[in-house]
This record gives sequence, C-alpha cells and structure tokens, in this order.
Amino acid sequence: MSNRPPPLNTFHLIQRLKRAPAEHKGNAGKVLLIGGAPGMAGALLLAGNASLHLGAGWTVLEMLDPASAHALPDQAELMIRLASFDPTEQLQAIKPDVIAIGPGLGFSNLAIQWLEASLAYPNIPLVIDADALHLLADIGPLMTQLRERNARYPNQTVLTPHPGEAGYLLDLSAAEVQERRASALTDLVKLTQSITVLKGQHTLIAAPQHDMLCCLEGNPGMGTGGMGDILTGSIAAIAAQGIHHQLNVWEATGLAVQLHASAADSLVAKKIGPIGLTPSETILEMRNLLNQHE
Ligand SMILES: NC(=O)C1=CN([C@@H]2O[C@H](COP(=O)(O)OP(=O)(O)OC[C@H]3O[C@@H](n4cnc5c(N)ncnc54)[C@H](OP(=O)(O)O)[C@@H]3O)[C@@H](O)[C@H]2O)[C@@H](O)CC1
Ligand SMILES: Nc1ncnc2c1ncn2[C@@H]1O[C@H](COP(=O)(O)OP(=O)(O)O)[C@@H](O)[C@H]1O
Repeated sequence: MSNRPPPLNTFHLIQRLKRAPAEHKGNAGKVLLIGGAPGMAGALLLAGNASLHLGAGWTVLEMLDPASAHALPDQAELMIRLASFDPTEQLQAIKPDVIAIGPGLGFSNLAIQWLEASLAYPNIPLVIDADALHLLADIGPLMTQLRERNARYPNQTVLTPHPGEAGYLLDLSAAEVQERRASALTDLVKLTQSITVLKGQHTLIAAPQHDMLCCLEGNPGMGTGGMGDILTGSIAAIAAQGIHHQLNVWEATGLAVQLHASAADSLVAKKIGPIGLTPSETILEMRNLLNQHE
C-alpha cells in the first residue's frame, strides 16, 4: 500500500471564480509583489505576469532594482515602481488585498524591512517565497513574527519552498529533504505554522488545519529558472479573486499548484517542452486552463 497523501483535486473550484456581469477590477483584488533586486528583476516580472494573466484586478510591483523600476511598454498593465524606503507607509498607501514577497528579493536591509512590514500587515493573504524564506531562516525575530501572525490570522500565510529552501529552513540538505519529503513538510508546518507548499516532483501541500495533499501533475520540463516565481504570482492572483469569490487561501493555493503543473503537462502534450519549456509559456497555458474550466 502506498503512503502517498491523497491527490490534489481542485479544478471544481474554478467555477467559483466565474465573474458576474457587473463585476469590476475591485472584485478581482489588488496584488502587491515585492522583490526584483539588481540582477533578478526578471523573477519579479515573471511573478507579476502570472498575477496579471491569472486574473488579479491590479498587479503592483515594488521593484528593488532601480534600473528596472519603470513601466514596460509591452507589459503596460503592470504597475512597476521603485521599492519605497518606507515599506510600512507604502503598504498603508497601497492597501493591497494580497502581498507576495520573495522572487529575486535578495538579502539587503531594504529586503529585510519589506519582509518585516509585510509580516506586520494585518489579516490579508501573504505569500512568502525564495529569498524571503532564507531571511526567515536566518533572522529569528522574523520567524517569531511569522508565527505570531499565524496565531492571530490563521490560514492567511503561504510558504512555497523548493527542497533547497526547505532544507535551509530545517537545517538539512536538499537531498535530505528529498529523502523524506512528507515528514520534512510536516516539520515545516510545525516550525512555521503556515500553509506550506513543498515544491518539486509531486509537490506536497499541508497546513496546521489541513491534512497533506499531493499534486500528481507536473514534469521535469518545469526545471527552468523562474518556474517557481510564476507559482507565487499565481497563488497571489487566485487568492485575491478568492476574497470576493468564496475561495479561501488553502483552496487558492491548491488550485494554483495544480493549474501550474497541469499547464506544464498540457504544453508537453503539445510538444512545447519538456525541453525548453518556459515559465512565460506556462503562464499563458494556465490562463487557458482556467478559462476552459470556468
Ligand atoms: N529571471 C530571474 O531573475 C530569476 C531569478 N531567480 C531568483 O534568484 C534567486 C535565487 O534562486 P536560484 O534559482 O538562483 O537558486 P535557489 O532557488 O535559491 O537554489 C537552487 C538550489 O536549490 C536546490 N533545489 C531547488 N529545487 C530543487 C528540487 N526540485 N530538487 C532538489 N533540489 C532543489 C538545489 O540545490 P542542490 O541540489 O544543488 O544542493 C539548487 O541548486 C531567487 O530570488 C529567485 O527568485 C530565479 O527564480 C531564476 C529566475
Ligand atoms: N521534475 C519535476 N516535476 C514536477 N515539477 C517540477 C519538477 N521540477 C521542478 N518542478 C516545479 O517547478 C517549480 C520550480 O520552482 P523553483 O525551484 O522555486 O524555481 P525558481 O526559483 O527558478 O522560480 C516548482 O513548482 C516545482 O514543483
């Protein structure tokens, strides 16, 4: 008998995202994405593109790289601005419905300040990925802040580590995490008290209030830099729509994980990959799947 957790089965949730005729961008929510330090602006742009194409009402990027913090003519929908030096004040001004932080964030003082301010921002979905996970592992008070946030606002915070990041949080190597993925995820949930997505082949998700589920879709074509960044933007966009469409953060996370992996499978079935499959192509296929099932 297999010990594998039950499979993710989320596509029935897509109906809840169906838009009523009078709906407007306010009903689809405002996503704020934070990251894109020098050399890694692409990570934040990919997350932003995923948020845009997965249906967020507004997608705002706080870009840490000054050279990249300007509007892009071919992606004019993205509201790209230079990351403020006063994150708390900026969050009060933007009033996001969902925050996602980490893609290409780096480890600067400003990155730390943005993570502190995001953790302190009350009671909205918060997705923490990539370099922000390293900061949580390295800086004890940030981990304490995360646990306090989860005690106050349960089921609102999502962590999306790949095996390397999971190992960093647990003081294990990526290989050790891979040897015992399910128990590593249980340890991560205990440590962080968050909805946690352990990425890699057969992505696992679990939370303090939810049993573990396993994504059976996905393929090695997904091993391309930026593929995780688009998952972060997708979770944020679906969680943002979920606020007015009765989809909670656990459901939004599961749906994004399954859509992401299924989109990659669908592209491979069309011979677009596995070799050379790109995150940008995967975003567009996720949008196709979302609208097919709507
Ligand atoms: N266009 C851009 O601007 C992009 C910018 N990006 C940004 O760059 C920053 C750093 O990200 P990164 O990709 O450079 O390295 P990072 O993810 O910290 O570590 C990689 C190591 O982790 C492990 N590992 C990972 N997956 C595994 C698995 N399934 N199974 C097993 N192990 C696995 C593996 O460790 P190993 O096995 O080698 O010990 C691997 O070597 C971050 O901010 C990101 O957002 C990127 O998103 C790319 C596009
Ligand atoms: N062999 C595989 N099978 C299924 N999914 C995979 C495989 N390799 C990578 N993935 C998926 O691709 C994504 C890679 O994310 P991540 O490592 O964070 O990328 P990046 O940091 O470059 O954005 C994750 O969602 C992971 O589950």
